[in-house]
Amino acid sequence: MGDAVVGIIGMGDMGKMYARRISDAGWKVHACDVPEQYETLTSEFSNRKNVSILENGHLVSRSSDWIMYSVEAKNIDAVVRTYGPSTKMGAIVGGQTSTKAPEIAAFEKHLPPDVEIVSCHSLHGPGVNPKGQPLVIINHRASQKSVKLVERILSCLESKVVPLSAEKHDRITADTQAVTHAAFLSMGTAWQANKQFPWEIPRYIGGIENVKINLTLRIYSNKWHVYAGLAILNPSAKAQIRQYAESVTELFKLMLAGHRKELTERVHAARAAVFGKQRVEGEQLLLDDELLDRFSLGDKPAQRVKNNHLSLLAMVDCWYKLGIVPYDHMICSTPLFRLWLGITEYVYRNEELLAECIDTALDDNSFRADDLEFTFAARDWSERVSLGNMDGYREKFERIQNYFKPRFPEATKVGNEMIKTIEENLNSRRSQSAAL
Ligand SMILES: NC(=O)C1=CN([C@@H]2O[C@H](COP(=O)(O)OP(=O)(O)OC[C@H]3O[C@@H](n4cnc5c(N)ncnc54)[C@H](OP(=O)(O)O)[C@@H]3O)[C@@H](O)[C@H]2O)C=CC1
Ligand SMILES: O=C(O)C(=O)Cc1ccc(O)cc1
Repeated sequence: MGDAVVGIIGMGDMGKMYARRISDAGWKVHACDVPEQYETLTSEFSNRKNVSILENGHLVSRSSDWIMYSVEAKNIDAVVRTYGPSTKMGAIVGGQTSTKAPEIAAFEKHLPPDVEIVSCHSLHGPGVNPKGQPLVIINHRASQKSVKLVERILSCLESKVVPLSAEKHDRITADTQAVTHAAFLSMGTAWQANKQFPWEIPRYIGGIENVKINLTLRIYSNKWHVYAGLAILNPSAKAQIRQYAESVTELFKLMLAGHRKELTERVHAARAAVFGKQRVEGEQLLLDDELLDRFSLGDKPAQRVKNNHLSLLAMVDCWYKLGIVPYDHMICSTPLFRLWLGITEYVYRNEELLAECIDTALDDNSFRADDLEFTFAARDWSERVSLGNMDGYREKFERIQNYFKPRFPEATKVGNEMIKTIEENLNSRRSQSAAL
């Protein structure tokens, strides 16, 4: 391919995905993880002649032309402090962490001034095909020639390149990823607190409930540091997560007090702000019933069971209060965010379904215990994030992770299938409307 050598420091799930794809495209890759992983990685990559596993980041840094740090965001400062000064003269450095503020700060602090900085962020997990997914590329301190080189290296992913500044990246991902994760983390917490496995309860099976269950399990099957980093280290994320918790609490109070008029007006005001202007006659929804019903972890009940969808009402309320129009962020969104937006849209663009949510919220007491736990959960996640409490985040995340663990293999399979099918559906919808 090219003469440039690509360095990867951190061979976890994302680092390995990059190493495989970049080396398959013909580039030479020099990679390392922590020294204890040297033997295992060497044997894992022994059949790839383009990949050389080295013992540490000094050896990678001194021999590579674009070095990508793919380590935990919470470790980025320490890792760049250690290996940054060994960077080859005139090389380019970047990172794959999900939050750019600490990454860029570490680069500015520890890299020699002759080193250029071009960072990136693939907006999807390691198990998703990168083709067509957004790939943010950040030219922080580099010549056009160097940016082109990074783009050429990453073109093998066939992703959609989105050039952004680090600040803009962090603002968008706070609006999209961080607050979406807060909702799913809270759902899992509430189910665990009520000792439920939602796929075993008829009212939680079918339609949009499938999306909630599959995505919650998907998040809990991943590593805690990915979500903690996104929420705690992103300077813009705390306010969004706090607003989500406030929206949950305020809506729940209106439900408990039976304030029909106030609740209805608030839900409708949020709908007008978030979905109102986008409505075009005959416009199709992102998701439909048949598609949603296909991906279930349990048996579908004969009749759909009503739900007040507090988690969705609070999401739209939160966007409304913060002046966020989620469609503006589609260009820089993850599959999870698109599915989450898809199910909120599904409820809010169906007059009858939204009215049913409001009625259920006010008249049906059978959800009170779930909603109470959900409200506690949203507030507690927000509190841990606001306090910057990494250990507290980890402890809670891993406790709930253990509770759901036995179902991860099946949930991952169903979740991957769901994301693939729904994404294909969205893509063909997009190309149809582009052709009109
Ligand atoms: N997983 C995802 O869905 C996505 C993650 N990201 C971001 O990508 C980055 C990597 O994530 P992911 O691959 O999932 O996480 P992993 O935990 O799988 O990978 C991180 C790797 O970096 C290693 N590491 C830590 N310190 C050093 C060091 N000093 N030298 C060499 N290697 C080191 C870790 O080793 P050890 O475990 O021993 O600490 C670990 O193997 C994160 O910043 C994450 O936010 C971005 C997009 C998607
Ligand atoms: O889609 C999501 O939000 C995920 O959970 C996967 C993920 C996690 C971290 C990232 O930086 C990008 C994607």
